[in-house]
Amino acid sequence: MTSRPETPLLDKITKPADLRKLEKSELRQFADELRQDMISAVSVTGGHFGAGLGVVELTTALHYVFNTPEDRLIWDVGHQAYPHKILTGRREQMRTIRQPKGLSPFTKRKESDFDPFGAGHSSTSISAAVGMAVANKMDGKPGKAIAVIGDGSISAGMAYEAMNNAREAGNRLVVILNDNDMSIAPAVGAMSAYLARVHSSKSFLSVRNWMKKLVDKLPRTLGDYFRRSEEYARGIATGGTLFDELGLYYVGPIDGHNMDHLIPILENVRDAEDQESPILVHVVTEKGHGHPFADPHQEKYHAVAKFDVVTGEQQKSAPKSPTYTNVYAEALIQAAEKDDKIVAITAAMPSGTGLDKFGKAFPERTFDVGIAEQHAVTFAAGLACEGYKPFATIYSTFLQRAYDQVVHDVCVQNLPVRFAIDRAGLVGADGPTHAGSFDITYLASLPNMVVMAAADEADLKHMIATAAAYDDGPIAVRYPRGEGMGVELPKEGEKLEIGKGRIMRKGTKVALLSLGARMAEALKAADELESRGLSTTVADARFAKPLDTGLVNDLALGHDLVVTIEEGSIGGFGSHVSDHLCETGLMDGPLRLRTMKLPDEFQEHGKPDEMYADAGLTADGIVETVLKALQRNDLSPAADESA
Ligand SMILES: Cc1ncc(C[n+]2csc(CCOP(=O)(O)OP(=O)(O)O)c2C)c(N)n1
Ligand SMILES: CC(=O)[C@@H](O)[C@H](O)COP(=O)(O)O
Ligand SMILES: [Mg+2]
Repeated sequence: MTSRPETPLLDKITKPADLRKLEKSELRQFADELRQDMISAVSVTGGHFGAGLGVVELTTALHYVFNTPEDRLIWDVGHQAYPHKILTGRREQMRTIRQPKGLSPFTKRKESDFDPFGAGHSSTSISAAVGMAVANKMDGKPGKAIAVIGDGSISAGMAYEAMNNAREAGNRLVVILNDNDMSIAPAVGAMSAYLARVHSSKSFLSVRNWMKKLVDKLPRTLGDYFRRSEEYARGIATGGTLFDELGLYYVGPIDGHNMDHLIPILENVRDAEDQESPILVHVVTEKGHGHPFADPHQEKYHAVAKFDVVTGEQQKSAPKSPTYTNVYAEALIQAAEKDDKIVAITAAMPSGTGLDKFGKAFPERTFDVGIAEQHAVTFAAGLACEGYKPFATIYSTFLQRAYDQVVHDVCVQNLPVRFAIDRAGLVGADGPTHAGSFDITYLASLPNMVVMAAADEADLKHMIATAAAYDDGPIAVRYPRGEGMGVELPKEGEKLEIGKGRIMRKGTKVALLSLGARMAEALKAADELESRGLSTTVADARFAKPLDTGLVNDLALGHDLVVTIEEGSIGGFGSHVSDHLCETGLMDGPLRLRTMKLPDEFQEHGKPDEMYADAGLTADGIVETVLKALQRNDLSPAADESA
């Protein structure tokens, strides 16, 4: 007779309180089940993969040892929080992650009490944890704040600003440094090298070693007692680290996949009441751990498409046209072949920005500065001071972090830094933290700045050629995530006249003035409007700044209605056009103006097409706006031309 298989432990655990009832000896099995569950969920949805697999044991141990959610557990970035979500009551919803109306790709306060701080951008966890720990201290509450930050994310300046201030939090603050020797790409820079040295110069900390280190901190009499013990005699010497110098009590390195080490050491950290300073626990893990196909050293497992759990094969649909990112890389390589002053900078996103390709062509002229957008921009400014032509290639959303550097270091000094802004507009599954909604608004408001937006991939090539040739000050070109429109690409980009748009088709009644990649929708809308008897001009502004005032005036004078269209927030291109028309008095007459833009709210993650439809930024939405503005809802596609 065969015995019935036992119910998996995971099925009995719906929250961390259930987990804490398990025997320590059961935690290994639990972690294995948790890993399998995460793999199964991501195989259905796709999403961030390697980082979550690497912290399965750590997630289990942290929730087992600490009293979450009263103890605040903060995951930096939040892309590794999939096992945390499964363990904190969201297991049933895991197959909705990153899907419209589904679970968020990152941690989110609204989603769970176990997510005390929302994220998506990196390197915020220690600051938030210091804030929470200090609040607890001031309120006399016992709770701890635990920040889990990766070796990549700890390279950002913000993490050091937080550590510099961490003593305020005392022992209520615990920092877990999750060191897997990878960012999205292989980790770079001196901090990464330092961590590797710490890791290789010390053997993994066992409970016995930990005891020795703790004993050194104890009052003399108590310490002497322990020092005589055999445990102490067998312990290894642990030296000071950079973190000790910064005032965090360093513990580690610890094998982050060994539950027998993790649990007792974290228990000691939790109970180290004599320890007055914050504690930093250095945990060494492997990205993609425990999955047969997720090679920890290959960044392609950072995030994956849906895949077959048996073969590991990912379901990627064949691209119809080249991505904007690839067109950018190709255009920049072409420009750099002719101009040896062109250099390129990425902040930890070489493959995402296409600079991995540029790096292959020009290794000496490519700089990955790590997650350090602020430094990337001022570094570019320094290069520009010395006659180089830096392309600071940064996603729209991450450039937000370097705004003061853009203003103070670049624009005020009018330095010719080129900003290649990838992922401009909505990005879809990564949601509001990653949407590139604001760059037109925040860049076009700056004196000296030139802001271009590509309507399609061919125009992107022209804009890169334009940026390469432009040496009079800062210049930015924005382009969306994903594939281009499928238009024919010129062999080489041509330099555009700064501040000049173009007419795509000519009409007399309605003018659609598009900036950027909604052009295809504007053209479709024009067809539809023509079929309803409304003669429609479509213009491509190309530049948000300087505004092509000649073009705007012509459109205003020659049409009843001007509609601006952009993939950006309020305060952007439409506001500049509106300002101009008001200031010149062109709005004082019968002209009507409508500005189509993203809604003034953070749109939840979803599919970009649906999100643009929700925002009204589709052909249908444009037609609707026009008919409403002209109060001509009576016009049907077959209506009279003379209307
Ligand atoms: C400010 C900012 N810049 C860039 C990114 C893109 N990004 C997301 S995860 C990641 C790598 C983080 O590496 P690490 O902290 O070591 O975590 P791991 O993925 O290795 O677990 C990067 C660069 C980001 N989220 N935020
Ligand atoms: C978590 C994070 O910030 C990145 O992993 C991001 O999700 C990458 O986005 P792309 O897929 O658009 O490169
Ligand atoms: Mg890492």
